[in-house]
Amino acid sequence: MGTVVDAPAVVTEKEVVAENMLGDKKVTVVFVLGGPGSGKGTQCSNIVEHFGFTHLSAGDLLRAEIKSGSENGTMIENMIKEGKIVPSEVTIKLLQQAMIKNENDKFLIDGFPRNEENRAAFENVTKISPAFVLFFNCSEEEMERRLLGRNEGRVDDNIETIRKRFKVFVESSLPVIEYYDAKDKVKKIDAAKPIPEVFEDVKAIFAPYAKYVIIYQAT
Ligand SMILES: Nc1ncnc2c1ncn2[C@@H]1O[C@H](COP(=O)(O)OP(=O)(O)O)[C@@H](O)[C@H]1O
Ligand SMILES: O=c1ccn([C@@H]2O[C@H](COP(=O)(O)OP(=O)(O)O)[C@@H](O)[C@H]2O)c(=O)[nH]1
Repeated sequence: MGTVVDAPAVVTEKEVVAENMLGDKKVTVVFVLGGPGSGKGTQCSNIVEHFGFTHLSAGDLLRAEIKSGSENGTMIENMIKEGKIVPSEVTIKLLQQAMIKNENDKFLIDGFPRNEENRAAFENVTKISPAFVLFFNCSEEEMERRLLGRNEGRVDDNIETIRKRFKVFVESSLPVIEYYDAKDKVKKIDAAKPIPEVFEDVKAIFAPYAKYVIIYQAT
């Protein structure tokens, strides 16, 4: 029979720096990065289910802001239609608010930071540096196929905007991944494989963050 006990604290010294302040709140943050359609959102749902993180998709927060009729809504919508990166202060405010509002202290920040300015501004404003960066690596051919098949009615999932998003990813977002890679913080995943296989690789990375450890006792 299995006994469920609390997982031991297995955070390494290197990762302790990730527990920074958000007001009075200490949080652990993982940035989930990768090209459009690489499977970030899909795998984040799996991580939430198995490892007790809260998923904050920067894109979803921006789309919710458009829907809420906020004064920034039109500007955000126009930028998303063009595949451009929304000004840092707008996105950072939404992420900060979401982290403060949520009781959890472990967050997956999906699709942010998208450029060096996003990254530097986030670190300056929140004083949070990520425990690590999960990077989903996938070819443009495969990502294009996935985006064209996504079928969620998104204004940016058309071939013209997709090509712009790929260009922005290569020119602006890859340097962020390189920045963290130089700090040995990037965990790169082969995202071209089928969803369950990608999650096997993701699981190995998140094992230290397991919600429970199940101990099987021989009887
Ligand atoms: N490993 C995979 N293999 C095939 N299709 C996938 C895979 N991961 C995600 N998808 C599909 O591709 C599309 C884009 O995935 P999504 O998670 O929304 O990507 P992102 O958040 O990186 O833009 C979705 O329709 C999703 O169901
Ligand atoms: O931090 C962010 C996240 C998203 N976006 C905008 O939202 C779009 C969709 O991003 P999302 O992460 O939802 O989807 P992806 O392109 O990764 O599939 C991007 O192309 C940008 O226009 C942004 O400006 N800043």
